[in-house]
Amino acid sequence: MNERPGESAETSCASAHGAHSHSHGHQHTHDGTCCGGHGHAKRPPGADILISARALAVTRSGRAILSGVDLDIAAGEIVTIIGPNGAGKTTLVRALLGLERLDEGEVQRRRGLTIGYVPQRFDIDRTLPMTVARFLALGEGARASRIGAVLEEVGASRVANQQLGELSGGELQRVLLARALLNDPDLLVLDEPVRGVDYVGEAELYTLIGRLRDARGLGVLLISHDLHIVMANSDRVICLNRHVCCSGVPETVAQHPEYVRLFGRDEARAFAVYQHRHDHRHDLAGEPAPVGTDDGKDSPSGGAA
Ligand SMILES: Nc1ncnc2c1ncn2[C@@H]1O[C@H](COP(=O)(O)OP(=O)(O)OP(=O)(O)O)[C@@H](O)[C@H]1O
Repeated sequence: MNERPGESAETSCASAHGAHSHSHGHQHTHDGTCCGGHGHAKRPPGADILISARALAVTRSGRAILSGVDLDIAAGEIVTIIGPNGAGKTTLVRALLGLERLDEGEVQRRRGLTIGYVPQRFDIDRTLPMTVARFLALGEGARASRIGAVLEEVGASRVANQQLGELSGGELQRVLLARALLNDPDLLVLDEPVRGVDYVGEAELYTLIGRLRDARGLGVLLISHDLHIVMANSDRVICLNRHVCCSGVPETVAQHPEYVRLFGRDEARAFAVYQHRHDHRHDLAGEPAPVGTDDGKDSPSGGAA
């Protein structure tokens, strides 16, 4: 379990933002890190692995949605999966949770593992009269005293008696997080937890996730479709575009040209970015293709992350 084949990375890296390539002048080590002075990702021997995937493949309607995906998440670490829309992030998480049929590969969970899952979409009927406390009481393990405690833990005590349909995006996310914590999970899985949350709310939410990890020793798996502030809050990042393109420790580089192009200079200043080296690119359909065989749009010196 100490080997992480998909993350061993000689390494095939691809941008989370699609068809471009670059070189960042450092090598990837065998433990899946990007080296060159920006940190380490190697876990101590005997790390408490919560969940492992090996060679996962999911095919739907004759199309490979995931192939050859390997992944481990240990207790106490925050792992973020990034990738463009349609990269298979949600499918991978659902596969890890046992909600998606595998065409190949296997998922191993630590014995007795409890997972708290906050799905990407949680459509509530805003006209449905239901308070937050009542909503949380519908869950397993939801004694009234626990409901108060988890709401406190996520900083949402004051909305306990508010109608679910009246909550802001950020408040709803905290309530969903509280619901996921009710069962005392070992692993917290959050699919795009900041969707619909503004920048300040987003930063607060990630700070909160970090605090929960510290206090509870949780493993956390996050999904993001961009290289946002989440990067600065992750121990390890996995770039997914139907396969694991690259993984390692996030590097804090606020002014990467491609990042600035994508998110604007002001935002880029505040955010961290992860750089890596490609030996392939992705075509417009997201399929991997060797660098240098296209129409020249994807030059290896592109400087994108
Ligand atoms: N049951 C299915 N049948 C056919 N195609 C599917 C099925 N489920 C997912 N897909 C396709 O698989 C691809 C990956 O979907 P997925 O939702 O996992 O991507 P994602 O990385 O989470 O995307 P986003 O960032 O947009 O949420 C998409 O192109 C989607 O249309």
